[in-house]
Amino acid sequence: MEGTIVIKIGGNASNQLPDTFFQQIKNWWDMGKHVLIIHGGGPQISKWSEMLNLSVKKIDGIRVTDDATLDVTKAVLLGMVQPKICQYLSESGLPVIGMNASDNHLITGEYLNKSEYGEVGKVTGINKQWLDEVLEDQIGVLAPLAQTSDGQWLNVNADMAAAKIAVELNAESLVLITDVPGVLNSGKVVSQLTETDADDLFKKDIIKSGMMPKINASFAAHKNGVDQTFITNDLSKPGTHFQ
Ligand SMILES: Nc1ncnc2c1ncn2[C@@H]1O[C@H](COP(=O)(O)OP(=O)(O)O)[C@@H](O)[C@H]1O
Ligand SMILES: CC(=O)N[C@@H](CCC(=O)OP(=O)(O)O)C(=O)O
Repeated sequence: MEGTIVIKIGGNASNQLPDTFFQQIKNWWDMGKHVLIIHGGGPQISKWSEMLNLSVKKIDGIRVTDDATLDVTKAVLLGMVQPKICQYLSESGLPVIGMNASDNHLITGEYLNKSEYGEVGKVTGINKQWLDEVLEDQIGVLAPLAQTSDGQWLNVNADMAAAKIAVELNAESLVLITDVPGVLNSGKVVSQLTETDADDLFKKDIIKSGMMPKINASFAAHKNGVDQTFITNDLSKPGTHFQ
């Protein structure tokens, strides 16, 4: 849909959203933009997993997810993180709706690599017609989970989910909001990133852990038609843009 902006909020960032975040969403809303927020919750899932004595393991920023961890992931994302973000947006006077994969077959997915990651998936499709309708008059808030065609829930990295959904929605922008001001190299924000530069930073181990899926997701979205793709910790600051 024309004028759609997809914003991904990382789990850490969701606990410390600045006033400028809500101000910018309001500005976009007043301009007639359609806004979909995909939220993470990785630190919260890790915290609750540890409290329940479940092992916490990530490979290149992707959580290895067994059945018990999947239950914790669903409970934390849909029971804690999402309602909090919806509450903040409602308190800012914005119309908001929280959604998940099972709403009208909203997000379908398939396993990423079951033997390596367990119950982890990638998004393969969305119910675009319904989502476009919802976003006509509300700001959507969506958790990064998917369901297979036979109803199995899958945990999806939120950056990868946001990128794929932005492409499927023909979004004009994808913003990844995290806890750092952009991709950092020697303490400075890299303002424009090409794939060649990113490969170099991967090889030098400057881009690692949670930043890896963000970079891959950002290039995937940009190459597939999302014009403006960037990473920042503050919507009023430029961060890192992808070329
Ligand atoms: N080159 C880099 N520049 C900035 N952050 C990086 C870089 N490489 C790794 N990181 C790490 O990536 C983290 C952001 O990823 P993550 O913790 O998964 O955030 P989120 O919860 O927002 O998805 C940063 O806090 C930082 O520790
Ligand atoms: C498969 C996978 O890694 N899923 C992520 C989903 C949440 C997420 O991505 O949260 P952040 O954006 O806060 O990191 C996880 O379990 O942590």
